[in-house]
Amino acid sequence: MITNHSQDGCIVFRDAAVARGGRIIWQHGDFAIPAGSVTAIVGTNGAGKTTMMKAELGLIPLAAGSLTVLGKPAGEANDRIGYVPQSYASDIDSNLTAEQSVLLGLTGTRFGIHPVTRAQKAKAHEAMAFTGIADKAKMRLSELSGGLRQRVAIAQALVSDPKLLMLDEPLANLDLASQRAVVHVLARLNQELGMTIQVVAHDLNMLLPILTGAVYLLDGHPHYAAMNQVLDSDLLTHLYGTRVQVITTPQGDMFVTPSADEPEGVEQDTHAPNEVAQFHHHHADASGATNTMGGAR
Ligand SMILES: Nc1ncnc2c1ncn2[C@@H]1O[C@H](COP(=O)(O)OP(=O)(O)OP(=O)(O)O)[C@@H](O)[C@H]1O
Repeated sequence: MITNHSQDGCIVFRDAAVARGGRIIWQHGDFAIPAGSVTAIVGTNGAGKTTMMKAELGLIPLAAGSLTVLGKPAGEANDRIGYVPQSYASDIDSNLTAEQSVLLGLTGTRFGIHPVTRAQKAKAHEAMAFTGIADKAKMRLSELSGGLRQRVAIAQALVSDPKLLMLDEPLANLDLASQRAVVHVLARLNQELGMTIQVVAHDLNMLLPILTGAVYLLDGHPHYAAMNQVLDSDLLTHLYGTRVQVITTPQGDMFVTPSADEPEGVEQDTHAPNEVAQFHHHHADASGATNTMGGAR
């Protein structure tokens, strides 16, 4: 099934729209993201991916429709959501230690002296152990690599035991090994703790083994589809505005790559509106497609 219209989805959009600066960014969002899923939000620069997460957190009001998260109107269940904002990993000036930073996930960002309880400290160490940075607890963020700082950020988001974890570009600017480490942490959170995960991502490849679906922002409309329906060369080509191929290796691993046969510099997307309508139609018919993804699942 492409769209789960039941109310027990973890995140439920009903004809939702958002505007920024008086301009509609996306509209007619009507889908439900299932609990227990790992979902990517994909779309070109400025399509409104970060805006979508902020709307889910109730930080940006809807211009139309409704948005329910964990059974409540957006913004009302934030104490059960862990959020890792964009560019956290580049916050290299911070003098906070990793442990102090993770504790902020429990004590908040209020200034002043906060007595930290033994239980809170234990919780922070549990979260750091989960993301593999327990031995870095006393190091300052400024002394850690971008990959380790990203794992501090995830530990901070985890420390309050969220049901839903949202991460905005968690793999940006990380080297391959660090990307892999972050993906491994996300896989364990989903598989061992049953956490629902949502990730804004430009490059799907590292996440493919753990993704169960994607929200794709196409022509000002958000859609949700299971992963086997998203991994379609024509759809991705339209989505990214450049020709894209989906390659499946004999082992079943999938890769999304720029098409090899296209000369550089002329990779404009030229799909007409009627073709776009076809993608939507096509994907409504594709529910029987086989998911050939390999990897961690
Ligand atoms: N504070 C703001 N006021 C007005 N417009 C804004 C504001 N923030 C973002 N926008 C506009 O909203 C649109 C969506 O922005 P958003 O950051 O959600 O896109 P995105 O898909 O996350 O982009 P990127 O891939 O570049 O991070 C953009 O056109 C942007 O210019």
